[in-house]
Amino acid sequence: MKASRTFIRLPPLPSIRDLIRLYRLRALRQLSQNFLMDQRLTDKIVRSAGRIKDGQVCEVGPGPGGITRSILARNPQRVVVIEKDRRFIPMLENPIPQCLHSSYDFTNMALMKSCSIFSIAPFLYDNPTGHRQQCGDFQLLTEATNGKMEVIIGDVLSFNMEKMFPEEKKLDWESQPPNIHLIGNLPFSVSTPLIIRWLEAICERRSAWSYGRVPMTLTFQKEVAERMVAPVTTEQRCRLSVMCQNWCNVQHVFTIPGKLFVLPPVH
Ligand SMILES: C[S@@+](CC[C@H](N)C(=O)[O-])C[C@H]1O[C@@H](n2cnc3c(N)ncnc32)[C@H](O)[C@@H]1O
Repeated sequence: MKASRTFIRLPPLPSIRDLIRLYRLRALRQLSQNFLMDQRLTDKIVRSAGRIKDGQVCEVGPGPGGITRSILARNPQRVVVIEKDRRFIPMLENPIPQCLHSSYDFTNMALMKSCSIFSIAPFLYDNPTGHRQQCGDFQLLTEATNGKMEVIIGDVLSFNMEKMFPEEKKLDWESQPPNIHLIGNLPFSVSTPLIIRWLEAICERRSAWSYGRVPMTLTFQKEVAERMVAPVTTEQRCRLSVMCQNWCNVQHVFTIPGKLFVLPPVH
């Protein structure tokens, strides 16, 4: 039997920067949108999630799809992306637009503060409690990349991943983590409430964690990141540090310089 390759070459695609320009996309400040355009960085983020080849990946907030491309290049079995903003659908489904417009001016780009990328893996031992949450509303829109990728338009904060992955991927909590990964560069206003909801789901072994100890690779604002890993007796130690460290092995993997976030101007 022929071994499957770890990396695949995606068909030639326009750069994320060109796509944003071609689709005339403006970042929405109310969704705190900013984009990572540097493929070396998106590759590094995905690499820090560990081995995803042949695995199931859920990316939250794909936006124009920079991280998504890096995920797909590592040859996972399936990628599901959850995006709140419908404007990204054509870019995610069909990265080659029908008609090309190139009138957008990128000279006035604003920069974000630096942030940190985190690897968070649920602990082996915990204290699950009972109740389950309702499924979030979602609409499965289409398949792309030969059925490997699915785009779901919805709000990740109310999304239940209980049925998202194949049953056969489920592993006992006490065994190795399943080959299922949650990856995302979400707005900071969303990532903190989301991690609190996900910690609750981890504690109750529901949603994605009904499949076992599913790891997360997420970005957080640097100050939040420092609190998440803060050891006892340090100044940053707070309720968030205790919650994260109680349920998960939290690692600060690296810091993304603010200049690598691109926020095109809003008109
Ligand atoms: C910071 S941007 C990152 C985009 C892209 N992943 C990147 O790194 O270039 C965050 C993305 O998350 C989406 N988003 C914001 N809130 C969301 C939510 N509650 N549920 C799902 N997606 C959300 C935004 O529309 C945006 O596309």
